Amino acid sequence: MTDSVHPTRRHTALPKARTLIEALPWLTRHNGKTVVIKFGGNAMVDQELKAAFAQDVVFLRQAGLRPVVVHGGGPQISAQLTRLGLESEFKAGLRVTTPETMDVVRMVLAGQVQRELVNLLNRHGPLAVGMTGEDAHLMAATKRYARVDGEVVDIGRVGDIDSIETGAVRALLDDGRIPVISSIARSADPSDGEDAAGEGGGVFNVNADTAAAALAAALGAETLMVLTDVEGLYADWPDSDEVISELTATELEKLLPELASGMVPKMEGCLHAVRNGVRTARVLDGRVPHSILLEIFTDEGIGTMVVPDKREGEPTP
Ligand SMILES: Nc1ncnc2c1ncn2[C@@H]1O[C@H](COP(=O)(O)OP(=O)(O)O)[C@@H](O)[C@H]1O
Ligand SMILES: CC(=O)N[C@@H](CCC(=O)OP(=O)(O)O)C(=O)O
Repeated sequence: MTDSVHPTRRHTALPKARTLIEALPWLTRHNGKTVVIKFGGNAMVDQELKAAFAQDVVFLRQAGLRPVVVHGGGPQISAQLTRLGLESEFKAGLRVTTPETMDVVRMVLAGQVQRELVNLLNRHGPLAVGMTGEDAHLMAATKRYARVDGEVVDIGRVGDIDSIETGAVRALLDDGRIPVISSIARSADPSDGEDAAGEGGGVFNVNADTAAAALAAALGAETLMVLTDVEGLYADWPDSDEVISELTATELEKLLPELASGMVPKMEGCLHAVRNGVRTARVLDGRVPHSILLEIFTDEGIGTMVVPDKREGEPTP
């Protein structure tokens, strides 16, 4: 029998097979690798995008990667403060956090935003487990001050990561779970919060970009992905929409003093990550559906990628 008598049947699903096969080199490269994904408050306000985000994260997990989600919730915290008749004040991009504000931050991040993400992920199976940096001593922080016009200002219970104990997160990953982490840390000072009032004491509000970057470094993650509401790092923001597609740690360090508030913790975080063992740190447009899959499984690199300074003879990540 020849092909001309019995031609191969036309399978309409063939393009799908091709698409899957195109992802094979990336699947091989990323198998077993840890990816820390920071999901930002501003990329988190659209229901469809949130559902697509959850699908992407579960896809990574089912494709053999070890995804960890660290989430923000700035807009959601501000909305709740407004409902309670409290003010939102930011200094150098950080929320001024009174003991009263701290209670709201904790309630919104751990009780609302984290719960919603966990439930979205768990539509796909018993995968996600929520925790805050307080759980199992995951994150300890010390008080952080802001610098405004060269002056050091007290912004209350805002913390900077002091140390990370990754044991609980690693155990969850080994068990095939997806940790979903709120950026609240316990105080590194054991006597903190033991005063008479104890209000807001014992815990710190940590910027979620800072927390994600510190965790990526502590886990020795392959990649840090920061999803936000712009295409990436603009070269000349707000005057131009030219996105910097790739830059080295040293190039980023030179740019940092020129950056405006929202981007500062993100790019500082990316720099910290690649200087501490993370292979690539990326800022992605969370408004693009499935931006995570596009970034990991295609060569259509979107957003901005920060890489460590190249050493002689080293291949590009
Ligand atoms: N150079 C820059 N490139 C891109 N965005 C910038 C830049 N400088 C400042 N921004 C601002 O940073 C914002 C992102 O930070 P933020 O609002 O804190 O995001 P998220 O809620 O996702 O954490 C952008 O929407 C933009 O307004
Ligand atoms: C100290 C500080 O500013 N903490 C942030 C924590 C949440 C966060 O970082 O959320 P986004 O990623 O959505 O901005 C805040 O209180 O808004």
